[in-house]
Amino acid sequence: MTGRRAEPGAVPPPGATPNTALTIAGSDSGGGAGIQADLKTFLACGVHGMTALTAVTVQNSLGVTDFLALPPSLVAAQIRAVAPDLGVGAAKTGMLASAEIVDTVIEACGQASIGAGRSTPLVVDPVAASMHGDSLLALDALAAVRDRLLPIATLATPNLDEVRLLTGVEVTSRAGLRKAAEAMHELGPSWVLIKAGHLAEDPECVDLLFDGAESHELPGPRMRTPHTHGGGDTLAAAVASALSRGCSVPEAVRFGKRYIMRAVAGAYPLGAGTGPVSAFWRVSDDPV
Ligand SMILES: Nc1ncnc2c1ncn2[C@@H]1O[C@H](COP(=O)(O)OP(=O)(O)OP(=O)(O)O)[C@@H](O)[C@H]1O
Ligand SMILES: Cc1ncc(COP(=O)(O)O)c(N)n1
Repeated sequence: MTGRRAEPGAVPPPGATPNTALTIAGSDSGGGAGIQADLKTFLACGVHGMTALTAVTVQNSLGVTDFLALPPSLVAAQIRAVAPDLGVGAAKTGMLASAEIVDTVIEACGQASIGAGRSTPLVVDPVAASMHGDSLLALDALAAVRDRLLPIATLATPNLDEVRLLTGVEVTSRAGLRKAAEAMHELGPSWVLIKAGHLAEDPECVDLLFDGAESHELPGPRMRTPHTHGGGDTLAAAVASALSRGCSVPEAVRFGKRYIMRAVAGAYPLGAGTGPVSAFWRVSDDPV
């Protein structure tokens, strides 16, 4: 980890080397999710973002119509290129596409000392499908994520669909979040953040952080917007940004929750379908 700043989110002074974060994820041609969301979030959080691209998706506000997974060796090479040279303060995974990519990423993370109990914390967002239901992960890759990737995660950030796919636990109300967190924690991550965005009937959006013993609620209002594309990526990237600056997991998750609430509050319509959460709220309106 490179240095520590008390205020996660502060812009680094001109010329100062910022903290760094790496996203290992797919590209969203529509710019709302995937590495595009992650890079916007890293910038907005004052962190230098780096990417290991796993797949190219053909995607817009209506969904994903196609994708091409990159060769696993190329994914690993990207991680190996940036880790020793630029330094990785924190890493996050998103769309990993195939079991081969999952296993190669695990190996490359080990070599780069990325993962729970190692020098660089790892946030695993176990992305299985887009918000429109399009698959972003091969069926056999789900087992690789569950059995081999989650055990090296510092923090796992599943949504409720991913909880069901990975553990079989069905959550239909806020009361079920703790059981989901316990089932997810049994899969091996040090911390679990269960995202409650899909509990549409709940007037609030209360995510749950769990370390295997204690759970902490992350409260927030549920905003009346359909435009939440990229919300999960944005939250995980904001958490990774705070981790890269030396925050503890609870501090980083609280920062991430504050960040995503502002991003959802500013979400905007774009295209005929679902618009993205916003990174603009962090952009200065000083004229160039
Ligand atoms: N309408 C909303 N109002 C406020 N916060 C929301 C809303 N929808 C989602 N969130 C928050 O956004 C974050 C992402 O939650 P969600 O459960 O939607 O994850 P996700 O399904 O992985 O996201 P996505 O698929 O949209 O990228 C969580 O912190 C959640 O509480
Ligand atoms: C490349 C990529 N990564 C992740 C998502 C998930 O985001 P969402 O659930 O908002 O569709 C996505 N659609 N595309």
